Amino acid sequence: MISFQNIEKSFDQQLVLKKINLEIQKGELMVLLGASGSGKTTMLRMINALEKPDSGSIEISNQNIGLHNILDLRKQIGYVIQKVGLFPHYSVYDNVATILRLKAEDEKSIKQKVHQWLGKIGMPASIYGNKYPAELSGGEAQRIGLARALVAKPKMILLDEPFSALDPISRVIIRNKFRKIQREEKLTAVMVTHDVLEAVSMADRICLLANGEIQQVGTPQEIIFHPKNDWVAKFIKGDQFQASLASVSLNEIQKYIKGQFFLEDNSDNSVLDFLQYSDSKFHSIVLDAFYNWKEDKG
Ligand SMILES: Nc1ncnc2c1ncn2[C@@H]1O[C@H](COP(=O)(O)OP(=O)(O)OP(=O)(O)O)[C@@H](O)[C@H]1O
Repeated sequence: MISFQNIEKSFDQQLVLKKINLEIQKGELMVLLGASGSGKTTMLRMINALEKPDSGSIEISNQNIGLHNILDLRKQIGYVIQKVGLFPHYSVYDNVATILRLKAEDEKSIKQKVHQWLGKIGMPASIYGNKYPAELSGGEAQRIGLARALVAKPKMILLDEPFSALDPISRVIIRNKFRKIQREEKLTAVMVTHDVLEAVSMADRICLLANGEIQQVGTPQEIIFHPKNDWVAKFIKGDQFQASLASVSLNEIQKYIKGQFFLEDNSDNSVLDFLQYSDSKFHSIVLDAFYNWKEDKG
């Protein structure tokens, strides 16, 4: 669906992407993961032609991006960034309707679609439709941003740290909502994050970048259990992962572990011991399972 072929890119003498080759399949959620400055956003922005490679080519649906009409291409691609960019003087309804109106759809079909998508993201039009962005929480605004990107039925969606400014609970709720919709719609999605936990709990596959080079591409399980090199192993186990762990509510993890594992002593302390004496590989499995469990519970 999306193919990076020998992509190189420099900004002012700085080589930011080095011979990048990556295939993103139709309907998969590929996460671009890496530390700050590793080139993730630059790669993402190449997909909707906001950045041009110096050499190499990008193909979308087997056609070189240069041969696509850029405006038509962008109409097929939803783009969600950390700062949602809702129009402040438009109501929630009008924000979500914007792209459909640009496509000159009739108001009856617009109404049906806007209501459908506000419902899907858990913000019914009857309650939220007439509100303005300033009246929404960060998490609600982010969900409206998603609905606005999805209502036009894009073939692909690009997400750049879309959930990172949210509190941990909203983040988990929105991640799960998005993942469910992305699977149902069989949407090809590319998401940038530096949060290992977010990557392992959401991705079909992860592309791990360091200094503009791909270190490994694989499923979360492959990356956790079969790191290709020391750098990958360190990144997965290291500070990045511990920082991600810290963002999850301990209470929620405790509840989950108590429900799933039969600990001899059912106190919070035994849960803490349990986590403390297990290694980070184990944490990730527990947390992965935790998110699935939370998603099943709705
Ligand atoms: N327009 C630009 N002009 C000059 N340098 C740039 C430009 N865009 C990106 N860079 C540089 O390219 C490198 C990679 O940037 P990029 O935004 O792709 O990294 P990233 O992995 O997404 O980082 P972060 O997680 O901090 O957003 C950085 O060193 C950045 O300073």
